[in-house]
Amino acid sequence: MTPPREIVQPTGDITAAHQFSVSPSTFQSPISSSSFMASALAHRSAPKQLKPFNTEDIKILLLENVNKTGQDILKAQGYQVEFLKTSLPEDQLIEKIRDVHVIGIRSKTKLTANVLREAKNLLVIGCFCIGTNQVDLDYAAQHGIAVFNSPFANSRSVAELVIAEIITLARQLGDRSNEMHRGTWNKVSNKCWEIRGKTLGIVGYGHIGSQLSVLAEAMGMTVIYYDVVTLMAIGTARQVPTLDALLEEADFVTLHVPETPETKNLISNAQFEKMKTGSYLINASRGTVVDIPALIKAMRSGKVAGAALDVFPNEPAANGDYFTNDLNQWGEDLRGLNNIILTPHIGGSTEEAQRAIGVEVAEALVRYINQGVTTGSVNVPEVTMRSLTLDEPNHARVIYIHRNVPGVLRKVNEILAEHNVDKQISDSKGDIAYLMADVSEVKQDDIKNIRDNLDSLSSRILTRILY
Ligand SMILES: NC(=O)c1ccc[n+]([C@@H]2O[C@H](COP(=O)([O-])OP(=O)(O)OC[C@H]3O[C@@H](n4cnc5c(N)ncnc54)[C@H](O)[C@@H]3O)[C@@H](O)[C@H]2O)c1
Ligand SMILES: O=C(O)CC[C@@H](O)C(=O)O
Repeated sequence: MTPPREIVQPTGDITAAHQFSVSPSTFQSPISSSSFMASALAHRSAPKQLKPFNTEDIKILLLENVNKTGQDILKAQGYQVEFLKTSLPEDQLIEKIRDVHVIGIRSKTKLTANVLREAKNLLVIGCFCIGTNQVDLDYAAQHGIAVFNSPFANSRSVAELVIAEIITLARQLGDRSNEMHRGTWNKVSNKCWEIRGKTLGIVGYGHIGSQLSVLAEAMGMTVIYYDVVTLMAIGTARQVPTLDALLEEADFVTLHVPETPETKNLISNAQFEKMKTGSYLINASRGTVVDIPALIKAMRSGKVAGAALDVFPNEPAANGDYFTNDLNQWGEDLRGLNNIILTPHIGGSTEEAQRAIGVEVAEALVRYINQGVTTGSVNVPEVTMRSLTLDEPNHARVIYIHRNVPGVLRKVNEILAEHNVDKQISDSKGDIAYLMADVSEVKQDDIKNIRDNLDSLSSRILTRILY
């Protein structure tokens, strides 16, 4: 069994907070501007901002150029925000993560068990993207670290990129453009096609796949899709029963599955064999989904007439001249192929998507830090509860993340029984459970006792008390 974590919070530790002589209602106030106080007085039942400690004690590390919208929301809370444009190699990441309560990343930063083991103060991870495969979600949950992402704010951007790529491949636009850049006029129509009437095969009919389905039909394409789940077809799209059935019928195959052990090399030699001669492959999902040496072989043989790759098994941590054989051993071979579009993982990289993701994830982080609400978390139970209000100055919110074993609720309620529990909610996900309870009329000493008693339970992973 994993030992419970001790969160070390500079002055934010509840024990330290307990030593403050201020009343909880003074201590919890996040914004001390007179306008805030005036409006709070005018609306006594406005939601109360809960804080476990002074906001400026919350340290946040944002990597990978997280959008300014997200930074601004976090800074407005008074948190200490450190911002870096790139991701960090493991040794530097470990050094930095030791100190922070929150980390914000995109797809490049690998938060493995090895890294998270050092993150003694970490409460929450924000993935400012869709994919969460870069985080060891299970390790995080087992240690009471919630993980949030943005499940669909960049879906439209990816779908639009794929539409552009379908036409670009069908018309060999990349090659023609490269030739013109080299001064060569090469006017050809051989093996250049309209996309109207062609069949698009979508593998993975989730947020992106289904959005793409709509756009492709509007362009006159026939859409078929394969998914491990039976899903409602949009428009006149048709679900096919197997991946092979899709590969045999599609003129364009596009991949929109997550990175999982099952999707590793989902498209390899056997699948290229099944594809129609002269068909096209697009991968804007994850680099591990396509066996690249097999793709190179299929393109050289003419089986595959073109490909667009936005994602790669190894991607550099920063922008620069890194797309070489040092990064991926087949890099040069790939670059030497005709009619192949290579892009640096920009499927979701539009102003619209990045701004929306910044807001969505930063707001989820603030809700979690300030109120303990886990709605939208991908690895811990989703729990929400009506906010405490300014009419309830001496209430405290108890959050107890624990192992989902028999008898815990009885023990927790024995501890809380001395107080009036206003409201309480509990839910579990696998072997992790999340309990939230609002207790009324508690004094600083009561808060310390509740925390000490909960901490002493063997089921405890993490206790937080917000007030
Ligand atoms: N290139 C980019 O910038 C970019 C941007 C966003 C997302 N992505 C990637 O795209 C992936 C898909 O995104 P989404 O939002 O559509 O995800 P989603 O979860 O909404 O949909 C994924 C679909 O794939 C299906 N699926 C899972 N395993 C499968 C398998 N083995 N075979 C067939 N179907 C399978 C699921 O049932 C689901 O319907 C993400 O996981 C992410 O890795 C890339
Ligand atoms: O912005 C990124 O780094 C990742 C984009 C995309 O792959 C996602 O998972 O949302």
